[in-house]
Amino acid sequence: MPDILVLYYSRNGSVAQLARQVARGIGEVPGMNARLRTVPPVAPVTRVAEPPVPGSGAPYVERADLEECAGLLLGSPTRFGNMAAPLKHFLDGLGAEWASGTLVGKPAGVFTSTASMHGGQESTLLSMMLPLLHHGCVVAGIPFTEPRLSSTRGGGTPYGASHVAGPGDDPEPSEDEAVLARALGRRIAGLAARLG
Ligand SMILES: Cc1cc2nc3c(=O)[nH]c(=O)nc-3n(C[C@H](O)[C@H](O)[C@H](O)COP(=O)(O)O)c2cc1C
Repeated sequence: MPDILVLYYSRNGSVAQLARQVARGIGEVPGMNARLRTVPPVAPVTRVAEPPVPGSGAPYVERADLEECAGLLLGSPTRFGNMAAPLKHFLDGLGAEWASGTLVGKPAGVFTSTASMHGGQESTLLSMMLPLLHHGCVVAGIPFTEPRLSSTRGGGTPYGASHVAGPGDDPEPSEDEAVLARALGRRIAGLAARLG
C-alpha cells in the first residue's frame, strides 16, 4: 500500500495534533496509508546524543521514508514567521536526495501552528514550500471548494492547514481546523493515487 509521509516537528503538541488530522484524511483515500515521522530537536551543541527512538510519538524520519513515500506533508510550528530549526536542519541535510531526484514528481503539502492569529502562518507555510519546490515536488494547498476555508474563524489557509493555539498554547484544533487538515491529507493522497 503506498505511504504518504507526514513529517513534522512539534514541541508542545499543536502540530502533532494537526499531523494526526492530516493522517486521518490520508486514510480516507482508498489504498493510501499515512506514515507519521518526526525530527529530533537541535541544541546549541548539535551533536548531543539523542536516543535513536523518541520517548513517545512518531519515530524519527529515515532516508528510506523519503524514498518509499508516494507523497509527503511537512508540518512545523511557526518560529518568528518561519519553520522551526529542527525541521530546517533535517531538510538542509537532504543534498543527496536532491541530487538523485528522490522526491521529483511527488505531491506535497504543508501545515503549521501559531500562537497568534496573524503571527505568520502563511509565511511559514510558504517557507516550507520552497525546499519542496527545489526537490521537484508537486506542491498543492487547500482549494476554496472546501467551504470551511471561507468560514473558519481560526486556522486553515489555501496555502496549507493550520491551527491558532492562542496565548495558552491550546493544542486542540477547532472543528474547522481539523476538517481542513483532513482535507489537505485527502488532497495529497488523492493526487498521489492519480499520479501513480
Ligand atoms: C522561538 C519561538 C518563536 C515563535 N514565533 C511565533 C511567531 O512568529 N508567531 C506566532 O504566532 N507564534 C510563534 N510562536 C508560538 C508557536 O508557533 C506556537 O506556540 C505553536 O502552536 C507551537 O506548536 P507546537 O505545539 O506543535 O510546538 C513561537 C514560539 C517560539 C518558541
